[in-house]
Amino acid sequence: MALSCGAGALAMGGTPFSGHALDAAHVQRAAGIADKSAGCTSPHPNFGCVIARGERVVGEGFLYAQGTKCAELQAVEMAGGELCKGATAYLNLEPGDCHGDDSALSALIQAGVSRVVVGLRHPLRHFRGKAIHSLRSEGLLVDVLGEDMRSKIIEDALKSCLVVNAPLLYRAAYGIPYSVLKYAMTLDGKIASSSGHASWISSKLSRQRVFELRGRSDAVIVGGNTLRRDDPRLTARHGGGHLPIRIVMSQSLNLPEVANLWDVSVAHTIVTTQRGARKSFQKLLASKGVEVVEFDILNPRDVMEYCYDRGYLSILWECGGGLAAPAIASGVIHKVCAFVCPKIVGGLKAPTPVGELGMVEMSQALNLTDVSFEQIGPDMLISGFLQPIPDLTPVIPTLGDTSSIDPTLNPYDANIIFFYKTWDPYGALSNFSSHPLHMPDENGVYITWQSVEHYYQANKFVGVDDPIARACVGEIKSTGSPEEAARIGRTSERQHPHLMRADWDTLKINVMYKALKCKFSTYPHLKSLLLSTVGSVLVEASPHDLFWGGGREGEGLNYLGRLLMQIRSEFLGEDPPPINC
Ligand SMILES: NC(=O)C1=CN([C@@H]2O[C@H](COP(=O)(O)OP(=O)(O)OC[C@H]3O[C@@H](n4cnc5c(N)ncnc54)[C@H](OP(=O)(O)O)[C@@H]3O)[C@@H](O)[C@H]2O)C=CC1
Ligand SMILES: Nc1c(N[C@@H]2O[C@H](COP(=O)(O)O)[C@@H](O)[C@H]2O)[nH]c(=O)[nH]c1=O
Repeated sequence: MALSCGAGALAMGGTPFSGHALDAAHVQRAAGIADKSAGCTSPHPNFGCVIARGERVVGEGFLYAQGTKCAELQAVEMAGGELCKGATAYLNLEPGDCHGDDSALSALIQAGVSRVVVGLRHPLRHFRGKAIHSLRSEGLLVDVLGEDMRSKIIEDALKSCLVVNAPLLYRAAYGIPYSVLKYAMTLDGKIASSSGHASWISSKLSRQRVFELRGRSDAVIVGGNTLRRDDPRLTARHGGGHLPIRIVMSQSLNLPEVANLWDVSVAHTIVTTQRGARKSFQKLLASKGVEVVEFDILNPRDVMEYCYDRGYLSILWECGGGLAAPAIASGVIHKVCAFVCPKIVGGLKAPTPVGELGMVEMSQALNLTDVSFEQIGPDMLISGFLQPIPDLTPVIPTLGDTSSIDPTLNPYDANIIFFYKTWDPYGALSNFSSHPLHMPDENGVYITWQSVEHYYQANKFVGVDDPIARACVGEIKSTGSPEEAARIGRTSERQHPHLMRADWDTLKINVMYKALKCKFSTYPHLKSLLLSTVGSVLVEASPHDLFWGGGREGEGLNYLGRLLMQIRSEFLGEDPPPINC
């Protein structure tokens, strides 16, 4: 429910809220607006903030993507100065003070908010409790749902906070991304006719909903047979917005040479397969820009662990029963969304949504929880959880648990420090950390780039005399999010390789060096972080980037780690090791 005039009364139908009911309603509203950016914030959480005086909502906002204005600041700005004084701020999730970015907390403190109600503590251990502690030490009253407030209404509000960040919670608890298995079946339980034909079982309205589900996911998975049979596109055809990566799991790699998923100008495609399978076909895929990742034994759990390493939060499985069964059996599926359609197709051999699970008695059946039913046109969408959303709130940390760097990681014991995602310990070493840089352009004019990633991606096209190249640089410059900058740069590279700077391969290390040197010279706390790693080898733990990262098994060249170590040596006044050693 968006506010158009900057203020709104929450109670409907003239019944005023009070006490817990009022707090619960405002927190639910914060969770509701946080959900507006689902899919766009990934791999970061969905944050919403509502500022209220009693029932009256005076300001609200949600985080669009990492690097964009935080929800709390938007809410404060919407409310304006006076209305915030003595007001209560409602947050669905505790802010994660990433690498010294305290804009969320300082917005609330400086605006004079006197009380903060937090739905959930941050699920990541090194953030959990830190912002709550800071707010309390500034004299604000902080209430956490389920800890400082308990009742049935509060439980419901807490549930909304869990649901809106379910992908992050599953990821944090289980070390794999959140997975939803979605399928459309006839009333007699078939996902295709006996010939394998499946388009379409569900109605147009239901398929629109599938596009939304895809838009909320980091990746969509199908098996090799679905690719052979359906030649799917797996895009979210809602114009603009987030497009998931497409993943195919195929053991045989017996796949067609021409397929919609091989058109990577639309979205990136990864084919996962068995080590050594059809090497010549792997080469063909690579020549089309499709990434091939080999596994010793291809199975859903290993693929999910790989997706976790790549930083994915949520996966939509759109496979048939042959792959859905091992995915369920190996415990990687958390939620099921079944579109049940009023059609009967029959056929003893017609495929069904889930293959062999080895169960012999009905008592062995898996029971879904939190089941919901929604009618969509003529179809019924039945959804439920196979594994409950993990609530991490009961794990209250000690203060020592909340240092910004994982206390279990001593750089002097661990000879190698791996870094990759910004929220991890040492995440500030990542190019995606939101630290703006002021760098001169080719004419010596200083320009602000929101992160190293922005500067690096834009430089692929800087100075190229072409309107598309200029538009790409402009788009990267104006986006707040490093993920978005990377997406624009990589998509433009795939779609217009001829527009890239001709000498890019020889230039790129120097471009990266300049941006990193600027970043670590500009921010003293980042320089200290880098210097604190002395004695350790720095490795960017990217499983897929074999140039800048270290790769899955150390096969990557790790140029990012090498540049950081070079800059570290320069700060220490040492002779840096040659970068090509
Ligand atoms: N109505 C709906 O919602 C949907 C309907 N369908 C329909 O279902 C049918 C396809 O079903 P199905 O063959 O089950 O689907 P999938 O192709 O999605 O899954 C099976 C395939 O997955 C690959 N695979 C990779 N790893 C494994 C593993 N560890 N265990 C098992 N398989 C693995 C294999 O590919 P490979 O053989 O290449 O090695 C295997 O053939 C088609 O008719 C399609 O139209 C499909 C999706 C959704
Ligand atoms: N047949 C069927 C579905 N099938 C799924 O959708 C994929 C096709 O996606 P796309 O090519 O992007 O339209 C297909 O391969 C399979 O995974 N989905 C549904 O919601 N309803 C349907 O009736």
